[in-house]
Parts: sequence; structure tokens; C-alpha cells
Amino acid sequence: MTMPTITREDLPDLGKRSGHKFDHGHVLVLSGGPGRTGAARLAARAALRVGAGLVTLGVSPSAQLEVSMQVTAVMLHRLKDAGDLIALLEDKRLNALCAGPGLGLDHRAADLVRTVLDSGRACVLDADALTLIARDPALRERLHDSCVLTPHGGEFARLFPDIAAACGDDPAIGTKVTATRDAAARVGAVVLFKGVDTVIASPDGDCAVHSARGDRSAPWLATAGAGDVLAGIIGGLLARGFKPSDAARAATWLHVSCAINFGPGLIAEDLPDVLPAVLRDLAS
Ligand SMILES: NC(=O)C1=CN([C@@H]2O[C@H](COP(=O)(O)OP(=O)(O)OC[C@H]3O[C@@H](n4cnc5c(N)ncnc54)[C@H](O)[C@@H]3O)[C@@H](O)[C@H]2O)[C@@H](O)CC1
Ligand SMILES: Nc1ncnc2c1ncn2[C@@H]1O[C@H](COP(=O)(O)OP(=O)(O)O)[C@@H](O)[C@H]1O
Repeated sequence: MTMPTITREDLPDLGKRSGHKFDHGHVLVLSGGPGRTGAARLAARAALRVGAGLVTLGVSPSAQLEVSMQVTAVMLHRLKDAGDLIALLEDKRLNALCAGPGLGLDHRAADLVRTVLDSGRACVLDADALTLIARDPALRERLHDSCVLTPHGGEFARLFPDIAAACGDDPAIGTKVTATRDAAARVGAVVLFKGVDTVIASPDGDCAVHSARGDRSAPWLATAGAGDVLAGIIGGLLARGFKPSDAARAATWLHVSCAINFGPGLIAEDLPDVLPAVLRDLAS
């Protein structure tokens, strides 16, 4: 099976040419409680670095102190529960949402994910949001075509156990493509199935692959929090107005490029901070 491969040449123009910060979108990244805010902070920093005009972390009041000591350009808003989120989303300038990294699996988290989906906003759903959706059919049926789901292998198997079982643990690329397409068609959302071969499929069957092999090999991405950063890059591109499948494809390419650019010793914190060099190189 031949499949479009995501290359530098296929990326949309990611330059910022004009406008004020609100012209470049505002991302809200939802965070969980104290001791687990790192993942959401990684995502928020990545969203800002990829060019979103504003990024706000929605934090549980119990984690406010922890987060406020760690952020500067990223803003902070207390979100006790879904009621607070509904009130915050009255601001229509908040045009992209990121839910899952470090969100937790409690009632607050499930209520926040439901509110994100009911808002109809463009969103990226990762990590704990995927686990919550896998557990609750009422969340799953709220997915829509402005959602991007970013499962790793474990999350994919939770969400789509039958498709994953047919796929096996280490599927050939053609099998992974078929599985991702089936998953996207089933949920009516973009699915980005992570791994050395990352497959991105839309509900209409449109699909592309990025293989981190050969000169695109990036083994240092196998580090805690790398996926949280990918979610943040997608969130930032959604806020900037890129359509979900384009945001997912460009983010995948940028993410691997950051890892290649940094090289050995990479940890997740390094990824957002190497984005400027990758964007600069892309523009040259
Ligand atoms: N610095 C931080 O604060 C970090 C926080 N994280 C957060 O920790 C929470 C749990 O996420 P996890 O993904 O660690 O845990 P999960 O329990 O959700 O998923 C990991 C499980 O899935 C299995 N699995 C199967 N295929 C896999 C694959 N290809 N990649 C990874 N695991 C695979 C693993 O064996 C493991 O049992 C999330 O909220 C996440 O955002 C992690 O992202 C790590 C970094
Ligand atoms: N060996 C590897 N080569 C290329 N990319 C990898 C490799 N290992 C992991 N990745 C990428 O790193 C990211 C890891 O995400 P994830 O598993 O969600 O980690 P975390 O939950 O710790 O953030 C994914 O984008 C995945 O495609």
C-alpha cells in the first residue's frame, strides 16, 4: 500500500506575517491536580512556541500555587469544575482546547472533557482524556470532526480494543494505516496513532504517515512527556486556524524535527525550546 508521507514540502506556511495576538488564537490547556501539572505545562509551552497568540492553563484550585510558580508567558485560570469551564468558554476568543495531559481520571476530569466536547471547539484529546473516553460511551458519542485524538499504543487498545486486537502489538505499516482509518471513521474525528510510524487519519479516509526512520529517526523521543508536547503543538496550530488534519500532520513533522535538531540527551522540556530553530529553518 502506498501512503502519502508527511514531508517538509507538504507543510502549510507556518510563518506569522501580521496581526495582533488574538489574530493567532487562544488555547486553553486543562490541567489536573497538584503533583501532576507538569504534562499540561509542557503542552501549554509547546502551544505558545508554535505560535498561538495566547495560552491559558486551566488549573484545579488546589494546584494553583504549584502552577503559578512555574509559568510566565503562559497564563493561568482557576477551574474548580465544569461550571467554571462553561463560564470561561463564554469568551469566544478561546478557540482551541487541549485536554488530557496530566488531567487525571476523576469526576472533575470527566466533566471537563464532556464540556470540552459539548463546546464544539477545535480540540486535541490526549492521555487521560482518551482513557476517560474509552471508559464512557457517552463521552465517545460526543466526539466530532474538529477533534484530534492522539493515542499511543496503549491508549489505542483501550479506545478500540477490537481494532487493536486485529492489528497486533507491532503492526506492519499497512496494518497500522488500516487500523487508524477504521478508528477515525468510527469516532468521526481525526486520529493520530503515535509511534515510530505515526499514522494520521481523517473520518473521510484521508490518511498520511510519518516514519521516524532513516534520516528522520528520532529514538530520543522515547522520553516521558514527549507526547504531551505533541498535543500542545497540535493545540497551538488549531488555535492558529489550521484544520485538524493539517495541524496533526504539521505537528508530527515539527515534533520529530525538534528531536532530531536536539539529538541525544533530549528530554520533553527541550522540545518546545528547540521549536524556534526548527521554524526558522523551515522558513529559510
Ligand atoms: N512530566 C509529566 O508530568 C508526565 C506526565 N504524564 C502523564 O501521565 C498520565 C499517564 O499517562 P501514561 O501514558 O504514562 O500512562 P497510561 O497508563 O495511560 O498508559 C501507559 C500504559 O500503556 C501501555 N502501552 C502500550 N503501548 C504503549 C505505547 N506505545 N506507549 C506508551 N505506553 C504504552 C504501557 O505499557 C502502560 O501500561 C497522563 O496524564 C500523562 O499526560 C506522562 O505523559 C509522562 C510525563
Ligand atoms: N523510538 C521512537 N521514535 C520516534 N518517535 C517516538 C519513539 N518513541 C516515542 N516516540 C514519539 O514520542 C511521543 C511519545 O508520546 P507518549 O507515548 O504519549 O508519551 P508521554 O505520555 O510520556 O508523553 C509520540 O509522539 C511518539 O510517536
